[in-house]
Amino acid sequence: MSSNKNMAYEFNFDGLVGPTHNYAGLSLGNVASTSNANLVARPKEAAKQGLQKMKALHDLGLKQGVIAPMERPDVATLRRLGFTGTDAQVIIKAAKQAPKVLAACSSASSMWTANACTMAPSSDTADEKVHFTPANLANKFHRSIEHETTGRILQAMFKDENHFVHHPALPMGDHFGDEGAANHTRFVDVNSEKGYGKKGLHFFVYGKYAFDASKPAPHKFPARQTFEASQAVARLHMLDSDNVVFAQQSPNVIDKGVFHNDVISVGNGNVLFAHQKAFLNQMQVYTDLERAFDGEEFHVVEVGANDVSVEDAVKSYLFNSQLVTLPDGNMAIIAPGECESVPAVKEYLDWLVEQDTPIKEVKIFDVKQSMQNGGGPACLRQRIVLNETEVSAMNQNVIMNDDLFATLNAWVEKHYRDTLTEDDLADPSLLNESRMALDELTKILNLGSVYPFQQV
Ligand SMILES: NCCC[C@H](NC(=O)CCC(=O)O)C(=O)O
Repeated sequence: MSSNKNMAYEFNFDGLVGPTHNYAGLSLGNVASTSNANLVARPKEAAKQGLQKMKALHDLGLKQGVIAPMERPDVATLRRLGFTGTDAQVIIKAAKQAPKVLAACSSASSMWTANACTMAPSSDTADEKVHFTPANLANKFHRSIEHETTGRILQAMFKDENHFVHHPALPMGDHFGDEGAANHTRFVDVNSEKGYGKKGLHFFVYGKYAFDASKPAPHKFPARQTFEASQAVARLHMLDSDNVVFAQQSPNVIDKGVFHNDVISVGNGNVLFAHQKAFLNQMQVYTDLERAFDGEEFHVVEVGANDVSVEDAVKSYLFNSQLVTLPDGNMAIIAPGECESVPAVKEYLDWLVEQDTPIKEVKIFDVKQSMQNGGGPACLRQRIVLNETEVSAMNQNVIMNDDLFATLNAWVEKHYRDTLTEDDLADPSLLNESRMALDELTKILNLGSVYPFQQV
């Protein structure tokens, strides 16, 4: 039944930062989030920093797309929590009675689209369709309210049922805590004829076992992803078990602030770039990957703890870089500006590009507004592999190009505030501003009515 499978590409779909971007200290275990609580946020600057990164990757010749943000404050959730009256009254009451709950319902956290879902390309699935499972993000209340709208947005982007399968998020609760692609990497021999369209190897990393208390787990901070959740996603996506490797993150590094695997390792093509302390049974993980990888050579570029400490990795977000294959076949690291200000990391990167590895270049981006909430370049993107037929079948308005970049910049300029504090969240006009912006955005991106306020 396989149609003539054509060339496939890896897209980076970045989250557009929403108009309510703020610092509310909502994520225990995420050091930047808790230590920058109450900082004055700059939503307009945040959204523009994100757009600059998208445009730059597009200019490098990479495929780039954009994912729309959520409607925030989330009035529907506030109503479920007992706040009543008009939408404005709901916000005013919540601000007075439960300001922290209002802040949680106002977070622009959907910008980190690495956590939006896990996807599997049609080359890897038994039914030869592209599969998506939105992440339930069960561990953090402010993120657990994202998945329904995320699912609607993904369906509005990838509608054609002949090619795209959309699963609901896994059941809520700690046992099936799922954080999406922040804990999932697909390796593939990009030098093969089919490029990203060759059958790939799915690497699922979890923080703990939910149904086996005898297994090691972190003590101080939560493990957000469970083994059972990763297994469920692999099942839903109909992956061949020969093409799947599961690995447990080191509980010690979770306790040092590594709340997702993409804070301590990143992979692309035939390369795993990882810190020496990333995994439990690290050597076994390398052996499993090397054995399961279908291709000429699998490279592990390991960063020693003596060169870069776990603390410096968390501070700089070295591993939250994007590792991309440029059109000339070389790989580049798309790193956050903070990598330049942590001396050990800067020194390491200067040294790395001189070595005989596939990684030849480092490109630095300023995403500081997102970084201050614990989101680096890799958190801001969801990787989606599509062949040419699937690219033609998807919503074309979400693909980045010079026109869309200009349109979205003007849209941000028109609708976003320069600054936002937690106190500003009590202002009901923020909701109206946000809805007006999103209503316009759904037209720009041709999404239809994906937001609750558009469905009444
Ligand atoms: N992949 C990066 C995710 C960062 C995100 N931060 C936040 O939600 C912080 C929001 C705040 O504290 O205002 C998180 O921890 O899930």
